[in-house]
Amino acid sequence: MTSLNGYGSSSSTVLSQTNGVNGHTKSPLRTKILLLGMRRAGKTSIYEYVFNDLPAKQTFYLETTTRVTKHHYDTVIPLEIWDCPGTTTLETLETPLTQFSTLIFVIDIQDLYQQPISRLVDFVISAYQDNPNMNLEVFVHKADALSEEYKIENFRHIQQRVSEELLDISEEYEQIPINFHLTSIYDHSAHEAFSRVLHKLIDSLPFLEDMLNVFCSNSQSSKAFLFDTKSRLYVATDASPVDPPTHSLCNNYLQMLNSFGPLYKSVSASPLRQRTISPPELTPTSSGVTSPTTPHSVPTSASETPRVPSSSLQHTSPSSSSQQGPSTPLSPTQSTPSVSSPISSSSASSTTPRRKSKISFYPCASTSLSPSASGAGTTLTYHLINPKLALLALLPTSVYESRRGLVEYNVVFFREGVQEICEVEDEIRKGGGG
Ligand SMILES: Nc1nc2c(ncn2[C@@H]2O[C@H](COP(=O)(O)OP(=O)(O)OP(=O)(O)O)[C@@H](O)[C@H]2O)c(=O)[nH]1
Repeated sequence: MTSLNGYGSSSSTVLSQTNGVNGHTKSPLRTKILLLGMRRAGKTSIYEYVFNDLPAKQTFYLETTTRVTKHHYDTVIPLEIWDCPGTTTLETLETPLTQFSTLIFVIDIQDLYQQPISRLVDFVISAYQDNPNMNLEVFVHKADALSEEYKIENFRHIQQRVSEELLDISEEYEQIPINFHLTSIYDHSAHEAFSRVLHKLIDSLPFLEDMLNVFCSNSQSSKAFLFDTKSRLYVATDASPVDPPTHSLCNNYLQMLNSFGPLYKSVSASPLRQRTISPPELTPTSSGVTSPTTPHSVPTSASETPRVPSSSLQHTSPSSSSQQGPSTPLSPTQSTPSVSSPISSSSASSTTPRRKSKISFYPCASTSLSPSASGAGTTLTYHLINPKLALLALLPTSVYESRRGLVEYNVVFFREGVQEICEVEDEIRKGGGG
């Protein structure tokens, strides 16, 4: 696995920390994001839709924001998102821009642009002077409200106007890097844009991406995303380009699993299992449609592949010399007689030597996207990685059906790596490292 040496030491991210009430409990260092824009631009809608899964149509009933609202959200990194009233200016913000890692300015694509663009330019110049490392993002929002042609035209027009206004003030300002995103809460563009914003804030991103690349090449996966399960933002993906239909497909599948998860919670499950299980256990039926199964269902015939019980993965104490099993992920083309069938919980535990004793439950699911008798289609797989993150990957159905054990085996390594990164991230944020 990639070395974590030096990780966290070169952070350009601005962090804030507040001590607990009694001064003993340290809350984690939070990365602050400033959400700005004119009245009714859609700031609160974006926040509620992305982070609280508020249905797009219900944003119609949101009340006007009258004072700065600070929202905490914990994913790979802990975030603090400041939703500001539409009237907020540099003078009324009352907090220096140096406190923030990212500024997101929301512009309604249908709005008269003069006022929002002047406000944006004020913030951009001030951010550039006070905090040149700040990420400057513009969401040209409500893209759904215009036809394809007008949408692109207006999007370009806004970018051009911002650049001209900056140039009018000084040639130096024209070079300020600003990222523009076309967004809407009526498709997955808001999720995609916010994911891209998040990537710039995660110091461990290169490590996560490396692990996804290794997973893809060893499992013959054409695309893999590491999603934050609740917000459905992808915190990392492999090196292949993200195409919006694939992203939407994964996003919809995750949403479906999230909404069905609570229905399948077992009353008899142990408290530990209840805490970590969220989505249902699903396996593809012969028709290619997913259906729930019991977590530890036993195959009824030799030809039926059992569900891989990574769910009962047990992390064992470190460095026992008696531990068995290969120490690196494997590619489906490698000859691996010891893992050619799906690995059992006991063999999974023997491949996880680094962690302290800890039992967790990791549901997985899959669905066949284009069922075909010859197994030539694609399968979308889901594996919970930790209580907050899930791996979604596209695999050739033939690989998934014939080498499922090997895929699961690689997931175990991927999970180990991600959990280790998250632990390091936690330690740094809580003041134990960096
Ligand atoms: N068509 C469309 N409407 C949207 C979209 N996002 C938000 N809206 C609507 O825009 C209106 C204003 O949204 P808010 O989220 O309250 O806007 P705000 O920027 O927080 O407004 P203030 O609190 O006044 O600053 C609501 O009626 C939303 O339903 C979108 O992507 N497309």
